[in-house]
Amino acid sequence: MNKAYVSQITSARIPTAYGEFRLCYYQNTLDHKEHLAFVAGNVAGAERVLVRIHSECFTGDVLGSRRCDCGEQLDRSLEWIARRGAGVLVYLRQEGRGIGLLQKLRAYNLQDQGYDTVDANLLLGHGADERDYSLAARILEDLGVRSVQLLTNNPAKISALTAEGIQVDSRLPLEATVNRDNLDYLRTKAQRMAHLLQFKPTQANAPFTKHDEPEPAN
Ligand SMILES: Nc1nc2c(ncn2[C@@H]2O[C@H](COP(=O)(O)OP(=O)(O)OP(=O)(O)O)[C@@H](O)[C@H]2O)c(=O)[nH]1
Ligand SMILES: [Zn+2]
Repeated sequence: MNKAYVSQITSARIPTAYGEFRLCYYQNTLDHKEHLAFVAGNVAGAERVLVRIHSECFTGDVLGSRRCDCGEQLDRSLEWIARRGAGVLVYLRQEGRGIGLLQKLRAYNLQDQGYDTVDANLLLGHGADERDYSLAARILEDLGVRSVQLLTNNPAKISALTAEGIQVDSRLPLEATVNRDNLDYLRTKAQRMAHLLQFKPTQANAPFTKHDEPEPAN
């Protein structure tokens, strides 16, 4: 496959509840989607940059759905990056692990009939996870990031980025609240998608466990 290219078209200052970021808008040669980087501080030429590669989840990120952990992971990542004073959240428009919102909603209906998140995708004729991380790698390169501390529970994300030439120095876990609505989803991610989740099913109704903020890079 030909290597994809990205170019930053513009960026703008975005003050948030956590601190100030710049939203960088990218175009690319692979698809027509608006992939974004939300950047705090100076990351050009930096090593061990705190990075979150976040896949779009309209239901979790915007609507606060409790079916998944995305919204909380997004908030926590921004909080930690702002507190560190530098870092990047790459926002990839790969809704529904790449199958799009329409198919994700259909997958949710299948899950309400008893199928898990993997089988629901397969029944709809999709792969379990159709995401691609090449554009995330190109965006990190464009920003001049030299190596990353990656906020994720997903080992496939680490291997994909590494295969794309990004040096991943360490992984920082990003576990969210376990509740009645996301328990089966999180269990499936741990059991069928090899996500590194520490939760115990008996914690189903336990309040959010606050995880330690990552140590500064230096
Ligand atoms: N197809 C499908 N996509 C889902 C479902 N629940 C969440 N998603 C999508 O999954 C993506 C997030 O992926 P996750 O597997 O939750 O997490 P991850 O990004 O692989 O791993 P982390 O870095 O640990 O968050 C987003 O694009 C969501 O829209 C679901 O039940 N079915
Ligand atoms: Zn989600």
